[in-house]
Amino acid sequence: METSTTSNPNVSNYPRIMIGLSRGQEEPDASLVAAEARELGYDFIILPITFPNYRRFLFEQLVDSVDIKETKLMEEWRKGQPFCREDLVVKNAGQISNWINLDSSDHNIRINSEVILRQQLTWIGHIGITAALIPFPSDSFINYARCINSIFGTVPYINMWIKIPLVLEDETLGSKETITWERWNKFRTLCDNHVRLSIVLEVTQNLPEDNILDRWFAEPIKAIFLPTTIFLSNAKGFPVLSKRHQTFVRKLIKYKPHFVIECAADGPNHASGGLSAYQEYVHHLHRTMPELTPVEQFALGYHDFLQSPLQPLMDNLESSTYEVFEKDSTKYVLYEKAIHHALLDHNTGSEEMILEAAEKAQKRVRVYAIEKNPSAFVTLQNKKTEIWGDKVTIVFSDMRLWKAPEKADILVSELLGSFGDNELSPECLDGAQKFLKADGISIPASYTAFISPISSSKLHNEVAAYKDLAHFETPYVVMFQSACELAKPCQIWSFEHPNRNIAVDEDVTFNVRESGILHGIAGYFESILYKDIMLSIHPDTHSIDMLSWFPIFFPLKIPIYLPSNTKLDINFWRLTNSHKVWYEWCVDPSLPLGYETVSFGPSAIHNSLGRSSWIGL
Ligand SMILES: C[S@@+](CC[C@H](N)C(=O)[O-])C[C@H]1O[C@@H](n2cnc3c(N)ncnc32)[C@H](O)[C@@H]1O
Repeated sequence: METSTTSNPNVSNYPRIMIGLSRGQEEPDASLVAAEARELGYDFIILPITFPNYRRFLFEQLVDSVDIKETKLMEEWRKGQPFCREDLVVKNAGQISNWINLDSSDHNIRINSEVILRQQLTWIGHIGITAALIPFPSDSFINYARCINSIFGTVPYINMWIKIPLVLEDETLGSKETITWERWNKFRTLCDNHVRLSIVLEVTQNLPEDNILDRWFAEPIKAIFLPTTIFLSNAKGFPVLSKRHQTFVRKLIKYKPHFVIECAADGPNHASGGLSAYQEYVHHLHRTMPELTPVEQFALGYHDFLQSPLQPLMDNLESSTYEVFEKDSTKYVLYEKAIHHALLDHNTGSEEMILEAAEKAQKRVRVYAIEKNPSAFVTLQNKKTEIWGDKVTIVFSDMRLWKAPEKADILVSELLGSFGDNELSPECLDGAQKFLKADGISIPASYTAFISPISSSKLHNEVAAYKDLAHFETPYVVMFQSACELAKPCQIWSFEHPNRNIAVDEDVTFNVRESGILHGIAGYFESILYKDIMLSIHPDTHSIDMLSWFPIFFPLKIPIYLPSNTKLDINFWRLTNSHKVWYEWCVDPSLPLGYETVSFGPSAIHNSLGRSSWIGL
């Protein structure tokens, strides 16, 4: 089993949301505005760093010649020009002036803009504000990206939150719906996916299609801007959001961003409720979130948290891990149902679920419980003494080596991992098969692994933080949250028992409809326990309320940009030698060009020879 086997790192129900206020450029006194915002029920404010008059600096002729790279101005700046106190709105907090133009055709403006940007960000860094709001890139932004990238190197600790509208209302070229994501993607790529570069998403009046909206969930969103202009008025004149906006905002709440109400300097746009009505409405959406399902409740705090898959064969599990397993009644109910039906179907006869199923089926059974973990075997001894008595024979052995006194009609096992076979159920059951009768039944009867391409800059950054190759060639058990599936899962292989038939399709092709960044491969499984009794973590067929398994994630060392309509081949191999099993994987994207599809560069084959990750036999 593959789920949360460590103590929950960050448990909380839908956490309290922080709602801030942003009121444009003309702010006379930051502390007055802050006090007013607090009175209106807001948690924080966003203010420009400087007054509009500071813009004069943009047009100062400080450059002697456009050919001179090392300008006088830059020299001045390096000497450390302080701000004039009167220029600063925020003597203690901020937002970069949106009039700076780092890609202006005017060399002076470009240079001055860079100096202003550095000066503002240095100030923000100095006063300990950890994030600065930076403007959305215009259609040319290479120099802007260079400046931001270099500032990451010179202003330690500063985080940059780039403001991105969901839809560009006045765009004339290309698809309006995808252009802002494409621009963000290019910008962050130029900045080498810097971990201190995040997004402030501005919700617009028009919303893109759902699959385009979903793509944002794979991105590092820190805050959501809700301009007062996108609110409708209800019958009493109070601000409310349209149904589609409500659904999107509710979905966003699960990601715990800060919300910011963006209001024009001349006040609220709605007749009733004043400025506080907007934050009250967002709090209302938060309070009326649908109840968490048991799986969602269980998964709180584990979202996007990387865990190493269990190795129950090679390692001996701890008692706390078994306790986590036992919380999932759904799994045991499904197993009991499968055993019940198998007993009813079978002419003749391990643990509680078998006894209960046998009782229900009114069958006399002889049960052998086999366990190779010496400490878990003590628990079995306790159970035998206190509960089972003669009904169960307990055996301390590896099932692959046990010499059974008689052959069984039904062999029940639970050796499944998030990828189905990754806890070596096939190898163990292969070894145990010798003590199953020729017409015997195996529960589970089969299990199938599925994969899908996924985008998640968050998971990529988590893996990259380890700073070594091995971590990019290791699968992780993880409950996805900041992730977006780029195509629906497809099956790659199935194991059937007792005959151990294997159906393998190591090369699977996906059609990626919308452009996106491929960060890795998600893995799931479905298992047929007996006849129509199925156990699944596949997103489309997930067993209701089952907690035992989170998905598995196979990272890619280098993220790959996939344009829309990419044909993506994913190759997966399950390989083995005398002492271990391991997976290798690679991807090969291509685009249709005329009658052919032309590859634009495969990834490396990951985890060659199981050099970084493997499962011990
Ligand atoms: C995933 S746990 C399931 C435990 C329990 N059946 C349940 O569902 O809560 C798998 C158990 O099988 C044991 N196991 C794994 N491989 C085995 C083998 N080859 N022989 C005997 N026991 C094995 C492990 O020690 C572990 O206790």
